[in-house]
Order: sequence, then structure tokens, then C-alpha cells
Amino acid sequence: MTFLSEHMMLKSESAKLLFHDYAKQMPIIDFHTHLSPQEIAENKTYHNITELWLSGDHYKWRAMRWLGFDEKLITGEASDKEKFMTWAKTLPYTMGNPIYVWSHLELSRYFGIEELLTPENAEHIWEVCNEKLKDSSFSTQNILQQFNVKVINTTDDPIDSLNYHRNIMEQGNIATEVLPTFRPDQVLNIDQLSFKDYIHKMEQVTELSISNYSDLISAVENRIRYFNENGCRISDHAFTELPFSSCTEDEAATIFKKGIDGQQLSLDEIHKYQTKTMMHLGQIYNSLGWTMQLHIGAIRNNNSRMLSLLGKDTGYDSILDYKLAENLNGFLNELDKENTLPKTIVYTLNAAGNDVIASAIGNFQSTGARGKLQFGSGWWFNDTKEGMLNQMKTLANIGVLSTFIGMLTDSRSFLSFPRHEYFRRVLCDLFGGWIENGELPRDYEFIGSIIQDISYNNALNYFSK
Ligand SMILES: O=C[C@H](O)[C@@H](O)[C@@H](O)[C@H](O)C(=O)O
Repeated sequence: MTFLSEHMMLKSESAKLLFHDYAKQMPIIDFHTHLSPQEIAENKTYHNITELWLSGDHYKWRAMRWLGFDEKLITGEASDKEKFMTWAKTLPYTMGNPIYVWSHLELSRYFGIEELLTPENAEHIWEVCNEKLKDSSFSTQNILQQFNVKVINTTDDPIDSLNYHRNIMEQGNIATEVLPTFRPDQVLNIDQLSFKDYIHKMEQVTELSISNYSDLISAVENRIRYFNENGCRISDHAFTELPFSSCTEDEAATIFKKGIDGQQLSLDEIHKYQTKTMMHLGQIYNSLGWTMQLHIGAIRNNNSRMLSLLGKDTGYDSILDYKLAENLNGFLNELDKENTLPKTIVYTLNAAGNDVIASAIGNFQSTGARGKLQFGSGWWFNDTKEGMLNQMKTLANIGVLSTFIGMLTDSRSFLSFPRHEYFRRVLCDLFGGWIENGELPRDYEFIGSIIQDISYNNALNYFSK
């Protein structure tokens, strides 16, 4: 097999058939991204390939740092062309990391460039890409259309005005639905110095005074309803460890007051506050038919020198080792016992949590949705062939893989959509291998329908309920 051939990663005839006849043509629902709604509303075009490809992508930044390049050439004051040249010097040495395949897929699928990017041809590729970028087919809206992206979900703070999402809806002629995601991390992070200021901003945005815990919940509910009116149906929460510590309303009120007064909180108080608040949120999400996403296990901003230079989400986060089973089960149970558990997707950054999650969610499956509780696809450091396979095999072994809602890019770049192709190849190779082994019947029609469900239909049904 040659590099990036049409059968890339498809080791068996069954895998090829499943990919080419069933998976490839399915549209995309990209239900967790960090794409900018402003860039979509304004139908942005890009001056050069660096702006589109390298400017927000901390995966690529990490690779360049790994090779020892100066930060100036990565995120610093070097010109866009110098940054591209640095990337061209880096990419050949990333073989084995999915970024090598993704980047070449991106050059191929967007720009029709089939050559390997190297320092020798970088100048030429820079010119070719920049020339192509002048064409309106490279505007954000046209890229979404070209990749058959039916829906994307952005990631938005509760106090966001959602003006760009509204504007996109008002334009009325954009083929892709661009929906917000409610991400209230700052409401939960009572231990952070910025908490008080954030609550103050929430007061301004909602025009509600927040002098106690129940005011806070009312204000947050007000924002949830606002998001709901603007098409939001998904929330997202980032946790280092998933907190779970039973907490009464009175306790939460006392802890909230201490937090607002800037008093020191114990770890248990923080967890109690977060648990109680998540219970309120879960209940509201459930009443609106929303889905709650839990992203667990990232230890963030570990390099304080670089945090002070570049800020967060710049490539200094990594995998946390943490305890999960008791908290996850306790947390899901607390909502379930009141019958207020919303549809929930649990992601782990530490693959050691895979078995725990796949087995825990099985305790809470029930009516409301097929695969109401989801084990989220390989996330971030697991967004690799092995990571995807591990996640899917675990789900297959312990749960019901056919209900899986599949892949998302989690991306900050409009060039990332071929990651869905990469995922689908991995998916088809997995099922194809099982067919060839005699572990599954050679029923291409039925298995093809499962492939199409995991590629698209399951997400469509899951989020439209
Ligand atoms: O794929 C990596 C991502 O962009 C990563 O930066 C996000 O998943 C982020 O952790 C988040 O908080 O949502």
C-alpha cells in the first residue's frame, strides 16, 4: 500500500468495502469544536496557509517545540512564512504521530497537494496554497459545505452574547448549522481568583443580582434558557478529576458565600460546591433535553513560565492520573435517582479510565435515547489510531459499540475535517478485521448500516431528540 492511497489503513477487503461503500459519503456532525463563530459569520478567508493551519493549533506547536525550535518561530514574532518553513522542517520528523498523516491528508484533501511537505519544497507549497486560498471556495462557510458538515458545535462561555451565532442564523443561507455549546467552567471554578469578577459579569449580562447561591442558580438558568433559545442543546464541562461529594443546599450556600468573599476553601468544600452545582445544571439540561459532556482528566497549564508568556490552551496541558469509578458512579447515580440524568457523554484523557467509563455508563442506560450515556471518542492525546481503537474496542467489549455517536474534531482549525475520514478508516478497519476473522458475519449491508450510524446517523438522532 502506498502512502495516503485510497485504501490507507484499510487492511482487508471487508474494511475497504465498508469504507468506500458506506462510511466515506456520510455527512459530518462535528459536535465538539473550538472553531470561531465569528469567522463563520464573517465568512472569513485567509491570507496565507499559516493563518489557517498553524495559528491556533497547539498540537503542531508542541511538535515544533519538541524539535527544539525557538518559540519566536512557532507563536512569536517571526513572519507567517518563517513559521510555515519551521513547520515544514518539523513535519517529516513527526512520522508515527497522527499529525503526520492528518497534515498530509489536509494538504491533499483541501489543496490537492499530494507531495510530502519538506524543507525543500516548502517554498513552492507555500506559494501554491496561498494562491489557492484567494479562491472563495476557501472561505469558512464554503469549507464547511465542501466537507459536507451538517452541524458544528462551538464552545461558548455562559456570558457570551452569542451574537455571531444569531447572525449566522439570520443570514439564513449558510448550509451548516452552527450551534453554541454551554461551557460553564467559570461558574464551577469557585477556587479561582477570577470567580468573584466572573459572577459580577454574570450579574451584568443577566441583569439579575447574585447575592446568594440560589440567585446564582437562577442566573445560570437564565443563561441556559438564553442559549437554548439560540439553538444550544449541548453543555460541556472540563474537570481535572470528576468531583463528587454530597452537599446540601445550605452547605452550597455557605461555600458560595465564602468563595465570593475570597475566603480559603478546602478541597472538600470545592468538590461539594461543584457537585451540588452540577446537580442543578444536570437537572436543567435534562428538562430541556440537552446533552451534558464531561471532559475529565486534563492537567492544565503545567508550564508556568510559558503560561505567563502565552496564556492557556497553548500546548502545555497533559494527562492526569486520577481516581474515577466511585465519583463517576456516584455522580451519575445522584442525578439518576431523582430521574434528572440528562443524556451524557463522558470523555477521559487518561486511557486508564476507559474500562471504568464503559462499564459505569452501562449502569445508567435507560429510555430516552439509544446509548443515552455515551463513552466519548478518543480525546486529544487519545485522538490517535491506537486511542480511537482502544476506546472503540473497550466500548464493544463492555457495552454496545453500535450505539456510539462517533467522532468529533475538537479542533481550532477549519482544516481539520479530514480527521473524520481518518476516524472512519480506523472504524472500518476494525469491523473489517472482525469480519475477516470470522468474528462477525459477512453481512455488509447490516454492518454497513452500523458504520453509517457511527459515522453520522447516531449523532443526528442523539442530538435531535
Ligand atoms: O484537542 C485538543 C483540544 O483543542 C483541547 O485544547 C480542548 O479539548 C480543550 O481541552 C478543551 O478544554 O475543550
